[in-house]
Amino acid sequence: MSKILSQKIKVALVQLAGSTPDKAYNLQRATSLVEKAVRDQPETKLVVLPECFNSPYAVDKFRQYSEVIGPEGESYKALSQLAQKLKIVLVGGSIPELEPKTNNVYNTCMVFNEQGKLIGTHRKAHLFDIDIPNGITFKESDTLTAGDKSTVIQCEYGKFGVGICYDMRFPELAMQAVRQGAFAMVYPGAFNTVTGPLHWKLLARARAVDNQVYTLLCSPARNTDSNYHAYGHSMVVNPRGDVLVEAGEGEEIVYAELDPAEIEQFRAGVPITKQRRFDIYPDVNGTK
Ligand SMILES: NC(=O)CC(=O)C(=O)O
Repeated sequence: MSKILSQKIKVALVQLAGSTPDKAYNLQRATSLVEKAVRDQPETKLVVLPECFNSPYAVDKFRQYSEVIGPEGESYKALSQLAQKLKIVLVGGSIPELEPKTNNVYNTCMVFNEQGKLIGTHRKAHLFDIDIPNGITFKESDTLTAGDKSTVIQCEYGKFGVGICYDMRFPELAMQAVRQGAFAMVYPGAFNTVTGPLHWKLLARARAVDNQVYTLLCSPARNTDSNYHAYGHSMVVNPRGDVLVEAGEGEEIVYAELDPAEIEQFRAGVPITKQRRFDIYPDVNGTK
């Protein structure tokens, strides 16, 4: 049986102090921290950046900062070159994407491989439209369009699913990626100081445990000068639900090792992946 993760891999989450109004600064900062991540731990194979790392996380700013995705795009170029130079898989957080045919703006993650090739994109599928009295109101759908597909990326080490932030609240997205053979769910995200303490870790552990995979959540660092205060606490959770590493609130790089044996052993001991009863929950579209 082939392994869903071909070897142990070291991953790095770059909890960046980007997302400022200065896009050039954000890109330059992202570049230097991704370089630092690999310089400090040269065996790192996969690096993750946060949601909206090169623009403010603000509904009225997404269009202004948006880019067409393609080799001419500023962020595309920077991330592609970085992945190629450092020989890493780079999950490029997310950027506001302008789709020129429709003029729609999406919140989109680009993923590059070790050759600098774009190997997949994910458009945030569940937009962050919430209203918590005395807490936080945010309505991405005022200016963003939701993506219309789930995303599984094939890289050198196997497959992983990608969701963006609010997407992690939807177990179905993770579940179907894992049923396609994903070894991890990777979520660039930007929870805030209201919802972060409530649900960030809970959801990271829940998605890991209900699918017996790794979850990787990468947040921006908290910046109290901005209108949106990101929670921070980037983390990696293993298939048993243990938090392997957790950042604080400031700018930080955290690392973890993903081990195929952890997935296999835990799945062998608690074999829920083979025990599902799609016959009694027919509204779930089971493939196994
Ligand atoms: N920012 C998001 O998309 C999601 C979030 O903050 C939350 O779900 O809480």
